[in-house]
Amino acid sequence: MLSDDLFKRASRLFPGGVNSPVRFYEPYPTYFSRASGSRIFDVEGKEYLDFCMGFGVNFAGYSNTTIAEEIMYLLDNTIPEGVPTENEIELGEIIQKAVPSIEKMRFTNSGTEATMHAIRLARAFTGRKLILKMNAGFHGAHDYVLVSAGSGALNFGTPSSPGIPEEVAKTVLVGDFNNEESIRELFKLHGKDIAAVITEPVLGNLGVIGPEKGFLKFLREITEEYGALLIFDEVITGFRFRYGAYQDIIGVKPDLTTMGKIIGGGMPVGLFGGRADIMNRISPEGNVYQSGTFSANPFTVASGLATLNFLKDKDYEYTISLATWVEEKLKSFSDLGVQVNRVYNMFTIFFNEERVWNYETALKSDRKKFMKFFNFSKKHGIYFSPGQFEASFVGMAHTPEEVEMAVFKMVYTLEFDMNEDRNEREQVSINSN
Ligand SMILES: Cc1ncc(COP(=O)(O)O)c(C=O)c1O
Ligand SMILES: NCC(=O)CCC(=O)O
Repeated sequence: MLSDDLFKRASRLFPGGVNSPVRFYEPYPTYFSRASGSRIFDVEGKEYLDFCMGFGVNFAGYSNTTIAEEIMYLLDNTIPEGVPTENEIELGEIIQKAVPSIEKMRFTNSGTEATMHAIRLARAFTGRKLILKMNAGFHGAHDYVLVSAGSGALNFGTPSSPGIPEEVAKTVLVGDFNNEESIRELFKLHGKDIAAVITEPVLGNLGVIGPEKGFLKFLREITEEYGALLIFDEVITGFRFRYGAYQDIIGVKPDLTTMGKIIGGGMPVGLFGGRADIMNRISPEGNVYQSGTFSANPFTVASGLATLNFLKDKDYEYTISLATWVEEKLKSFSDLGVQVNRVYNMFTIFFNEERVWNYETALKSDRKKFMKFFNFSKKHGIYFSPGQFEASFVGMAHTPEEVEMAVFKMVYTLEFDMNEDRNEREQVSINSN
């Protein structure tokens, strides 16, 4: 079975042959059939070291037998959907303990749902309409947040999607991450109508961009000053850098937090939670409606519990040191023409001459070059998230040996595969000798 054949079949079913745009790249995406540890296997049996890891889902590694056994154990008396269970309480308690700002929570089926409900709740709680998000911040694919969005929305040239009523789009203000002035201006103009600021505390969907010193604290202060809520979207960062949230590393406490990805251990998941007085507005305790047939379904809950139990006493430093090594090694070659942005164990290789620290500098990156790098790396058996504006991840299953080999191949790709002029020059000099 070949990927181009599958692409033809898939294209008759799915727009672009895929079920999410970020999975598509020219001329057609490679189709996969299996995964184990840090590796994924395509339909032709070729093996790749994976730095995409399901866009950050599979932090504990694929086909982890300890986790699989616990899932089976937890599912032994499979409980039907649509009823409350003890396991969901246990998973909630683990998260509540690890993230103190989450006093109360609700599970959802995706990060998209989580941010949608958190935003509705913030509007209801404050009685205000406007939301302030960051340019190229990505919070899923619903109407409130597909305005100047990042990830595939930016990559495919539709950061603000058609189909969203103008009336809705107008309720979304867009500021710039790491630019206090842009946020202050918006508050000066609209402060009393802003229900919430929503941001990823570390941007992952414009590529990885960490907060400049003081920026998140500034967001906390200005939201408090104007009586708006602060929502941290930790769908990517939750349980990734430590057993808990990024907010407790930087010491900035949001009112609401959203999570997803890792906490479902590979099953569809999302969560929104935060201050009890705000969460108590959710139905049936309050009057803000939110529901879901599959919310906290037994499979997700079992998978999430097994994963968080597995990660409980794991050494997060291990993953961080491997990612640091990737960064330092690539930086030691000064003429590779790339910027390596790393925050703990996630990173992006930007094809950019300048330091990438905000929207403007990120947009100067050469997306075509990135895809060239992606394709060469794939040939060498390394799989990155397919897009300049995505994050790559080091997880618990990556080994020092395979990361070392991968870095060697990355340097080779950047030095030789990418550099056709140099290849030609060398070819000429070899031929003339
Ligand atoms: C920061 C962030 N928020 C929300 C989402 C949406 O999550 P999901 O794809 O599970 O709907 C994503 C990922 O797509 C994300 O990266
Ligand atoms: N950063 C964007 C995503 O994580 C989306 C994943 C997907 O839709 O497959």
